[in-house]
Amino acid sequence: MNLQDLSIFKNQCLINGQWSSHSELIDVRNPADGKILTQVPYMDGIETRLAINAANHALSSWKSLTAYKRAEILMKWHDLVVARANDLATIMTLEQGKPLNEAKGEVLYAASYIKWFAEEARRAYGEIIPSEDNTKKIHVTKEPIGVCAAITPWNFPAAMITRKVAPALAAGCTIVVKPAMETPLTAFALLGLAQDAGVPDGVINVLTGDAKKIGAEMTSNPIVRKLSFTGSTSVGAKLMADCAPSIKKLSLELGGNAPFIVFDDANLELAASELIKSKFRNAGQTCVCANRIYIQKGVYKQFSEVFLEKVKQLKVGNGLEAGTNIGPLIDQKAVRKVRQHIEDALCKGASILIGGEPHSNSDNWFPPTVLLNANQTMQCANEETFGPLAPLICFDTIDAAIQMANSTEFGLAAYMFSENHRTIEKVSSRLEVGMVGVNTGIISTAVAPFGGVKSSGIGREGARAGLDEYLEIKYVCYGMGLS
Ligand SMILES: NC(=O)c1ccc[n+]([C@@H]2O[C@H](COP(=O)([O-])OP(=O)(O)OC[C@H]3O[C@@H](n4cnc5c(N)ncnc54)[C@H](O)[C@@H]3O)[C@@H](O)[C@H]2O)c1
Ligand SMILES: O=C[C@H](O)CS(=O)(=O)O
Repeated sequence: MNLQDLSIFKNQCLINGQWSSHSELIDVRNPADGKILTQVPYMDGIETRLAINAANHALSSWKSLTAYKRAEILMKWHDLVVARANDLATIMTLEQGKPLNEAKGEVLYAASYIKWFAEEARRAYGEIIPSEDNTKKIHVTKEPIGVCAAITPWNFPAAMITRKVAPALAAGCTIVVKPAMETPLTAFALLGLAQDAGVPDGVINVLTGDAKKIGAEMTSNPIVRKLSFTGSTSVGAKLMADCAPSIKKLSLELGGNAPFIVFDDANLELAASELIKSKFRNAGQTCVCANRIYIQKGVYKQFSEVFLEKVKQLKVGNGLEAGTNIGPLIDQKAVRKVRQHIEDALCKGASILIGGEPHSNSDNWFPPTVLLNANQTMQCANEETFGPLAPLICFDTIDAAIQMANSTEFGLAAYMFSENHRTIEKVSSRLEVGMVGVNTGIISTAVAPFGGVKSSGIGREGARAGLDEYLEIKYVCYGMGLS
């Protein structure tokens, strides 16, 4: 592995400050060539319980630090992540496949969550409320919820971790993290830097292994008071049910299926450029990427032509190679899903404008593909494709566009392009989603509340809201004796 400092590379789990292996190991492969990068521990419920106990043991002293001290340690972590961004990006591209410039961007995005919550740590304000009875004083404070658990996906292996760990630590909580088996090395490297920054033993624990057994311990152990999950809706629903008996606080960042709506009065050059960014970031393996593209009939042909010229410029290749825009998908299962959505669409009347055929039948690349004459009956309009597929669907009226956009179970992100402020106001207010991009295809930032509605999840990450996810409100009523 071509790293500037090999010490950042770790392939062991972190429990109570100790990096440890296991009798069972599992391969970590490079999706670009299938080669084994290393092996990591395949742990289960037993080690998960040890990690939860370590987090519980570390809780009292961590939450007793002042918010300023916690913030100071978080900022040291932030500075180390930024200083090692190139090595972290290399590790991420090797295990996840995204182009190096995207990986570097994600590392800096991940670091921005650490900085944001280092600052927010000092603003966990309570309040004193005027009492209706002068024998009472009403004080409200915010306290850390306690031991937390986090389960994260492979598509953004750095940002999805700091979006949970940073607010948890800022609030005074401790945490046990289970990253995806496809991308554990980014997690180990990132959280190893937290240890270097002075995060005490047991405050952060990270383990890899049997997802079901690790998840079963996290959801059933009463010491865990909060679960934060990012991943598919189906897994999120199961974890939610498994947390019910112990009444845990939940954050669920789940699946998406973003509509991308281009109206007749849109700036077509802008809309096409923003669609390239939204659709093909991480080869389309992004929860907020444009999944279905609705174009008003007056500009359908013209927009398709403008968009096609931009798609032709995209370079498919190894993420480590300069100039690569689209790396490999994570695995063959992902490739099969894209092919399935294309075949289904062709059977239902769509045609291929560009792409359509996988790079080969053995590797994980898939070329950027655009479909003409797509419609609402197709799988690609109702399911998350999670690949470089852009189905172009024609619509007539504003109301028709809103109805189609709201027609799926998902409600994470949506995008609309119009130069008419009445259209913008009407459509953005009626879209059933947690986040709307108006005349932009990139909306993700640590300062804004990230999250969705319906089957896309519960709660928000980032912004002020992100800290509240790790805090509990305590109301203290002071009796002042007889009036
Ligand atoms: N809303 C968001 O912010 C957001 C961000 C990124 C990804 N996602 C979603 O995640 C999905 C893609 O990621 P994925 O394929 O890794 O999702 P996934 O649900 O298959 O896996 C996510 C995590 O859950 C773990 N997991 C799987 N089954 C489990 C179980 N039974 N018990 C405990 N843990 C279990 C996995 O090991 C992984 O760590 C997409 O649907 C995407 O939209 C959402
Ligand atoms: O997959 C969706 C993640 O949330 C990535 S990002 O926050 O949109 O960059």
